[in-house]
Parts: sequence; structure tokens; C-alpha cells
Amino acid sequence: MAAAAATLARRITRSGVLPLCRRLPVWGRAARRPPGLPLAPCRAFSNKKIQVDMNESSGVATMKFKSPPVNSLNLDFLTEFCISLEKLENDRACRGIIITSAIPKIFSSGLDITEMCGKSTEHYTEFWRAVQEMWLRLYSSNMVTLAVVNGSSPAGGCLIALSCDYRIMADNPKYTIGLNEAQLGIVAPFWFKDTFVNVVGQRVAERSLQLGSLYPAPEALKFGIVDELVPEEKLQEKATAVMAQWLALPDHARQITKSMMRKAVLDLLVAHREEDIKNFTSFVSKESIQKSLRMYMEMLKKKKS
Ligand SMILES: CC/C=C\C/C=C\C/C=C\CCC/C=C/C(=O)SCCNC(=O)CCNC(=O)[C@H](O)C(C)(C)COP(=O)(O)OP(=O)(O)OC[C@H]1O[C@@H](n2cnc3c(N)ncnc32)[C@H](O)[C@@H]1OP(=O)(O)O
Repeated sequence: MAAAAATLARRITRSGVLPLCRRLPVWGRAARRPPGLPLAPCRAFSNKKIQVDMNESSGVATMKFKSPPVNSLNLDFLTEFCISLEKLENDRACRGIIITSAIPKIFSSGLDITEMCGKSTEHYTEFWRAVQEMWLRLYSSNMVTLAVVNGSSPAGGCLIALSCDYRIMADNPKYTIGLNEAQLGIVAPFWFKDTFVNVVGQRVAERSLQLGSLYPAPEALKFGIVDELVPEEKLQEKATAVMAQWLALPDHARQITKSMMRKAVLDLLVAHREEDIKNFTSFVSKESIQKSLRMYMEMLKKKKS
């Protein structure tokens, strides 16, 4: 696992482009299987920060974030996420993936702010490439992707949920979700914004992004950020039912449709990836932005005392 992670990290940082596995191809997963060959065996695999369990009979994998205290998305987490997703994409038996958290009350606290504070340009470059890679892989996945948001999910955490095909959230007003970057004095990149617009529409996205709004679960449902609220103890049952409904369709029809809906947004980042990295590194390197991020971290720590 460590060797695989190192290899992937090297591939992300050096070549700049990973061989993205089948970005929304025009063929179904079943059609890729050479006739007569048995399905590849599926196993559960657990890494440091993400636990993946594969249900071989349903063809559905569950990916559980388990990176205390708050599942923040640091370089190691993002690398593990990409490796896990690649393994599942390459597993012919896997047709759907449920993404959720093993940490009570938190889905993901978003990008790890410490990765964007006081580091070198090289580090920002490596980190941002990994963030891009995570989104490109998830948003372009040809599997059915279902986010089970069982806790708060700001910024990058919200992006993960928005990048899935469907979102179920625990019916608890203490859990919030949204792209709150503006509250940190930073800006959600264009592809975060485009992903958000594709889910909630221009008006809700514009207002929410300018205000950096974090919505309690009931409001998130009202604005279409999530598709359903479910009592926490029913999340698993509901996720299984929703996944079965999506998997009841022929893969190729659903995949081609998904590709049509998402291609333009994906292509834009693929075409402007290096420029986007430069924008990020020069933006976060500004002293004013560093100051905002430091103040935000201090605010988080003070909140506890
Ligand atoms: C011209 C320019 C054009 C374009 C711009 C170009 C580029 C764009 C530039 C930048 C884009 C960046 C996009 C950023 C996306 C992000 O995701 S930023 C992260 C946003 N996340 C948050 O705001 C969440 C902050 N955290 C919280 O609100 C809470 O922690 C919580 C609700 C998640 C959990 O609350 P609690 O359970 O009460 O836990 P604590 O608050 O006590 O936290 C425990 C511990 O964890 C630390 N922590 C929390 N979140 C983060 C994080 N995201 N990163 C790093 N660390 C985090 C917190 O400080 C505590 O630490 P300790 O005090 O225990 O050391």
C-alpha cells in the first residue's frame, strides 16, 4: 500500500496527469469484461485514512473516511482516495460506490488548511494537483456514486458530496454543508463553482458562494444541495435502496447520460489544469491570504476554549 501510494503521488506530481481511468466512457462496465472470463474477485481493503468494503453480491463498494479528528483532506488522504477509487474503477464487479464517514458528526471538514499555510510553492503545487485529481476522478467516475453525508461537510467536503450522483444527508440541523470558502477569505475555484451550479443552479450557487453559506441539513435540502434527508439510523438502509434503484438501469445508458451532463465542466479543468495550479499557488502565497487562513485556524482553536 505504501509503495502504491508513493507511486501514485509520484505520478501526480511528476507527470502532472494521471492515466484517469475511463473518464465516463461510452461503454458499460459489463461490456468491458471479456466474454467467458469470471468476475475479478473483490476484497475489502483498508488503508490508513479510508476503509473500503466491497459487497460482491450487489456490486456496491462502501468507502468510509476514517481520518480523525475531522477527515480533513490532506495530501495523504487525497492520494489514498485516488488509489481507492482507481482500484474500484478497475474492479469489473464494482458498479456503485457509497461514500460516507466513520467519524461521528463529521463527513469531511474540507481541504486541510494546514496544507495551504506557510508551505513552499512546490508543496502548494503538489497539493493542488492532488485536489484536482480527486475531483477529476470522482466527477468523471462511471460508477454510480452516492454520498451519505452523516455529518458536517464544509467546502472541500461539500465538493465531494456535490460530485456524486446523489446525496442523502442525516436529518440533523446541527450538521451543515456548503461551499464556505468566502468565510475563510478565499475563493472557490471555477470547477468547485461549476460543480455547485450543476447541482443547485446559478442563483442559489451565486448567493451561497458570495456569502460562503453553510446550510443546516433542512435548508440544504430546501436549496437542493442534498437530495434527501433521512434519520441517521436509517441512512444505511436508504443508501442501499437508492443504490439499487440507480443500478437497475443499464450501465451504458446511465453512463453516457452522465458523461453528456458533466463533460463540459470536466474538459474545462483538463484544458486549464496548469493554469489553475498557478492561480492557486500565487493566490495562497499572498501574505493577505496567509493571514486570513491563519486567523481562521486561530478562530477554530479559540472556539474550543
Ligand atoms: C483571483 C483568484 C481566483 C481564483 C482563486 C484561485 C484558487 C483558489 C484558492 C483557494 C481555494 C481553496 C479551496 C478551499 C477549500 C476548503 O475546503 S478550505 C477548508 C474549509 N473548511 C472549514 O471551514 C471547516 C473548518 N472546521 C470546522 O468548521 C469544524 O472543525 C468542524 C465543523 C468540521 C468540526 O467541528 P468540531 O467537531 O467542533 O471540531 P474542531 O473544530 O474542534 O476541530 C478539531 C481539530 O481539527 C482542526 N480542523 C478542523 N477543520 C480543519 C481543516 N479544514 N483543516 C485543518 N484542520 C482542521 C481544528 O483546528 C481542530 O484542531 P486542534 O485544535 O484539535 O488542533
